[in-house]
Amino acid sequence: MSMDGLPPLRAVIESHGLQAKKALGQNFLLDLNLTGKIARAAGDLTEATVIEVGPGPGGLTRALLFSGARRVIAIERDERCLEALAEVSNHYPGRLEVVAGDALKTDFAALAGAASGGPVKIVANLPYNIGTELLIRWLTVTEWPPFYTSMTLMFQREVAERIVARPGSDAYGRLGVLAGWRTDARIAFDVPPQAFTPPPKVTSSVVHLAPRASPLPAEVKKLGRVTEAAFGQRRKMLRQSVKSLGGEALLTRAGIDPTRRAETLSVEEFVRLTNAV
Ligand SMILES: C[S@@+](CC[C@H](N)C(=O)[O-])C[C@H]1O[C@@H](n2cnc3c(N)ncnc32)[C@H](O)[C@@H]1O
Repeated sequence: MSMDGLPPLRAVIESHGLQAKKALGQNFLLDLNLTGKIARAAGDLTEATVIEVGPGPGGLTRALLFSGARRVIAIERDERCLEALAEVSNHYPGRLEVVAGDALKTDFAALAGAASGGPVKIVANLPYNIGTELLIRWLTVTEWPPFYTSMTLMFQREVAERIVARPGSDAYGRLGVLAGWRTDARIAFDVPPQAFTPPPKVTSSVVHLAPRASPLPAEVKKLGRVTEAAFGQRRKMLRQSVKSLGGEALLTRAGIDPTRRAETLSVEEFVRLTNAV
């Protein structure tokens, strides 16, 4: 038995035949000390409903529940994992709801809305193939403050660096502008490849994002268009890269030197540019 009274994860994986599938981005965490550390990075969970994407055999799910999460709603696409997750659910009666389905087709705001009271926190060891897309969806929700009070997410280190990137760095791009605009994002800690089964090729990082109470006002779709154009040609001067949106005249209206490049603009300047479109 593990410290939570459930069988060790290796035994769970063996008894349910859960060999990892690459196509589903399956790199499992089997060490409850590490999954406990991720749960702690999400802060106090005792009043919280946690939304977890991709529980797999349930390593992180178990840590969240063991850490005292009031409730966990976990969305898993791989039906092979459902039996193992049902065992976790039985061990913590009334606290784990497993949704069998595709996170990309899930209405997270509706899920959160159905959760009765308390903060909603998103915590996940995300499948790498859909991690960035999910994060962008969560960062660009129309309603602000959003349905969640924090996000604690595992990414490849290179993606984590893009999320927390500041102007002037090579990693700074659309993701850094969106994350910096709406959240306070930081890398909590790195996780080496050998912590996963099977090990991925690269180091991973856990990123913690806390929504800003009042981000600078901007229309999210427009900001998306501006950053797409600006970083689409990141080596070019802005007067060239944002030509289709108004070029030099637009930049002058926003008070931004048209000879600058996208990677030098602060989030505040991107917002100004957006509002001038
Ligand atoms: C990196 S593994 C993490 C597993 C587990 N949480 C852990 O930490 O050991 C990603 C998980 O996401 C699941 N997954 C992949 N694509 C998904 C999707 N579109 N919707 C929901 N779950 C998905 C995979 O089946 C897998 O269980």
